[in-house]
Amino acid sequence: MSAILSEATKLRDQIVSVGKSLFDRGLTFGSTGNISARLSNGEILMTPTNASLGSLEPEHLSRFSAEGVHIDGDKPTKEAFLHQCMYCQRRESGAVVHLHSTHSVAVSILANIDPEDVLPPLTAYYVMRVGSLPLVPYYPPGDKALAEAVATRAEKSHAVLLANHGPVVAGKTLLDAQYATEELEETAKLYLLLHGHRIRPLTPEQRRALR
Ligand SMILES: O=C(CO)COP(=O)(O)O
Ligand SMILES: [Zn+2]
Repeated sequence: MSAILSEATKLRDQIVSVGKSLFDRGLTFGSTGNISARLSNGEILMTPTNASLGSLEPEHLSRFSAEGVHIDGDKPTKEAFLHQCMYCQRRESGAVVHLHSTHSVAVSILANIDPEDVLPPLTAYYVMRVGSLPLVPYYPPGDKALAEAVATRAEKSHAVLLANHGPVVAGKTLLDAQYATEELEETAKLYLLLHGHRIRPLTPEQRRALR
C-alpha cells in the first residue's frame, strides 16, 4: 500500500514537472494539451480540464480507477476517453501526452498529406521515437468519435496526429511519451522549413536498420 502511495506521489510530481517544462518551452499554451500516466495498479492520473500545463498542482490531478471510473481530484480533461482508448489499445503504455504544439498542428492542417503516415523519415531520432504517424480525421475536441477514431489507429502506432488539432503520443513511461512528442514537433518544424527544397529522407533500408 505505501509502495503504491509513494509511486503515486512521484508520478504526480513528474506530471507537474513535465507539464511545466512543456509549457515553459512553448510546446503548448493557454489551457491546451493534457497528460496522463498509469500506475502499476492500473489507476490512471490525468490533468484536469481547463488547466494550464504550466501550473498544475499534484493534489488536483484527476484519478481514475483501473476500470475507468473517475475516483477523485478535479474534473478530468475532456479528452479523458481518448487517453483511455490509447491505454486500451496499447497495454504496455504507461503515459499519454497530447499537445497543441505549433508545428505539429501546422502539419495537421496541410492539404495532400499522407493520412497513413504524415511525415517522411527525415532523421534517425524521428524513426526511433515516433516511427509512423497516422492522421486522425477532424472531430471536435472531447468528441467521443474522436477518441474512437484514435483507437482504430493506435493499435498500429503509438503516435497519431489529430487533423487541425495536434499530436497524441503514448509511451512506456512519461519521459518516453514526452521525448517522442518533442521529436515529433521538431520533425514537423524541419518538414515545414524544408518546404520547397528537394529532400533526401532516410531510405527504407536505413529506416529498417533503426528498428
Ligand atoms: O487540448 C485540449 C482539448 O483537446 C484541452 O482540453 P482540456 O482542458 O479539457 O484538457
Ligand atoms: Zn487538444
